[in-house]
Amino acid sequence: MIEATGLTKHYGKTVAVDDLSFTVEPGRVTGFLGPNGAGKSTTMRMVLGLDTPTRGRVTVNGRDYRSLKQPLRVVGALLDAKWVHPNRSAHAHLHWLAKSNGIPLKRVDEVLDLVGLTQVAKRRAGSYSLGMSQRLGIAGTLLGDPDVLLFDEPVNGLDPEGILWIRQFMHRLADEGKTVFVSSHLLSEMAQTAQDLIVIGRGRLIAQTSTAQFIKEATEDAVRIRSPHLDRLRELLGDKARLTDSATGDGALVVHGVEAASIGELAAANGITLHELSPQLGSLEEAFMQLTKESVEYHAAE
Ligand SMILES: Nc1ncnc2c1ncn2[C@@H]1O[C@H](COP(=O)(O)OP(=O)(O)OP(=O)(O)O)[C@@H](O)[C@H]1O
Repeated sequence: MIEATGLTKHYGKTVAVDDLSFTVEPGRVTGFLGPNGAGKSTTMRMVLGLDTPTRGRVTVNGRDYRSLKQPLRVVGALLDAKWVHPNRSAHAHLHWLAKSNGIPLKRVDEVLDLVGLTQVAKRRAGSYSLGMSQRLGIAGTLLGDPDVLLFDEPVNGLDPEGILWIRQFMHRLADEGKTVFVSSHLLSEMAQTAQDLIVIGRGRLIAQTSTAQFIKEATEDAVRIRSPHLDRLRELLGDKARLTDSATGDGALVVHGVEAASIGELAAANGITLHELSPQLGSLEEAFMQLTKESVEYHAAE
């Protein structure tokens, strides 16, 4: 578990983190979201004792990071996957990391296997793709089998396969009971990865909630329908709903104010064939932008 209380960081006149309090629970993937410059990296650095708070406190499993005797056994963190020496192999890198932290060397092969790098473990890390570098970085975080894992923008620049792999891997870690804290400025990605969200803007807490709740509050009920009997459906939905034609001009109907399940039941009860019945999350990104608008450091127009 990670607990921040009144966490604050000033760099000269810049307030990077401003009186931030939150809890990151074990057994879940928690997304740490905010626009560029919101203070995510600064917060993560304070969790890891790499930066000293101006005020407030953050603890990992109830302890200050700097007071941990064997930190790699408590917290694993991936802040920048490219910090590996390019001429070192994955195996040599992990070997060195394990040795300098008093971790049994047999653990190196175990973590290489966990992230699927066994076959290429002897190759120079400098020749790795970004996806492979991320896997190596993750292997490093797992060396001490820590309870708490921190990842700063782990999917940045990855292809869809790499993104999917990271997403599934994080879920696996959370299922094992670990605390998984992942920062991103991509809401749509986090909506698929994280069960809980901590949203910040200009260093301040905007929301701490489950992802499902965030989406529910952020999105208007809208359902896209396509059917060969659209006119009949329009009549049946009548005053219950607000109906608009799809802006994409594909003949779909967009229904506001009635849940997809109710529309499906209504259609079934009246023998109406549906070719599409899809709840729309399109406004999620918009809602996030709205929520964090005030707190975006540099607007595009500036
Ligand atoms: N070492 C530093 N010295 C001075 N200012 C800093 C330092 N580190 C961060 N800042 C400032 O603190 C604010 C928060 O930066 P931070 O990197 O924590 O944000 P972020 O949410 O991680 O952003 P991004 O998504 O762009 O990585 C920014 O205004 C940044 O310019």
